[in-house]
Amino acid sequence: MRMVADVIVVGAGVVGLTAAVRLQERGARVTVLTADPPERLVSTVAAAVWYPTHTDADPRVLDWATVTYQEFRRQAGDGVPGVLLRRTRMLQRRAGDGLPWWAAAAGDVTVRDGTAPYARELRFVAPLAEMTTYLDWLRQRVVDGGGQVTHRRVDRLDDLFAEAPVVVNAAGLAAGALCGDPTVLPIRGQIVLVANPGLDESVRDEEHPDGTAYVHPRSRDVVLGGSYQPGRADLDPDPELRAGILRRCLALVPELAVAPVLGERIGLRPGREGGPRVEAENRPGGRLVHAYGHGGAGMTLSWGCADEVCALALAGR
Ligand SMILES: Cc1cc2nc3c(=O)[nH]c(=O)nc-3n(C[C@H](O)[C@H](O)[C@H](O)COP(=O)(O)OP(=O)(O)OC[C@H]3O[C@@H](n4cnc5c(N)ncnc54)[C@H](O)[C@@H]3O)c2cc1C
Repeated sequence: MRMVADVIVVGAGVVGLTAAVRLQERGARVTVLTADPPERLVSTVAAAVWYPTHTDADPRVLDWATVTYQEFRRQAGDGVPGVLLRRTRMLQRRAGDGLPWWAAAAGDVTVRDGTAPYARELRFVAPLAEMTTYLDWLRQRVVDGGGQVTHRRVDRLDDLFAEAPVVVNAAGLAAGALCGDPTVLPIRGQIVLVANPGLDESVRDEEHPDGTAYVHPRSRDVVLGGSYQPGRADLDPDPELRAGILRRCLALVPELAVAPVLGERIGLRPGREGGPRVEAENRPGGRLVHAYGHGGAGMTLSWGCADEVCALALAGR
């Protein structure tokens, strides 16, 4: 069969599409395959606020987070659809020594004294992506760059070497089964959407004893969260979780009391023991580049990982 692409990217979530865009910028002919329509992806469910949730203080993660932070700030300045910047107050119950490891990636982070029960608060600007709009924009970029985004389920990654010499495994939660990695696991998340009563500042309490609490105003609604449930894979709304999210978020931002509830969303984060896997593997038919296991930080690490995927995929070209 004639090779019609230089690279096939399996996955049209935020990880696959950002990689596809970077590959095209380097001159590669790219085809993206997706088993699911956009509305079914966890990338669409995501609150999609820059913050390296549940990631380790690993230099690679810091590097990916830094590159992504800078890219989203640039895109916000350029008016890319769906990209917003939010002043953020991160409330901390314990006054640590100095700034957390990820602060080096987040531009200007300042510390203020907190009011009980908070010991202090960190203030910084966080990019946020309204993912329905943003994923549309990414898909369009791939198409405008001469690529294709095709609805097709892949059973075996190695079969794709008949169509392209390089394959990127960006299949999210399904990536582990596709390449035999048993350490991939679902991490269930539930969020509540309410009308925006005029808020423009994000507030988060990652150390709340009843579960994380975050309030992220978008252009038309506000995302309230959250839940982080490793190993739980059902997509049924959990009324107890929803009540807890509303209770914690209203305590954080009392103005939300008048905001009508618009709905809720549930998604399965693609978790992985040891964190994201971004590495290349030489297979008998070609080069396989893995890019999966981003857990609760796929948006936060996306552009940094995309650069690395691109370098691995095109090495030696
Ligand atoms: C409630 C919630 C809130 C979140 N908030 C944030 C946040 O604030 N910040 C942040 O950074 N992250 C957040 N996340 C995490 C984020 O959603 C994920 O890390 C990210 O979306 C993972 O992207 P992905 O591209 O790897 O996976 P996905 O979006 O799942 O995309 C996987 C792609 O692979 C395709 N695929 C799978 N199997 C096959 C196959 N066999 N053949 C072909 N295609 C296949 C799918 O169809 C899809 O196109 C949140 C998640 C949840 C659930």
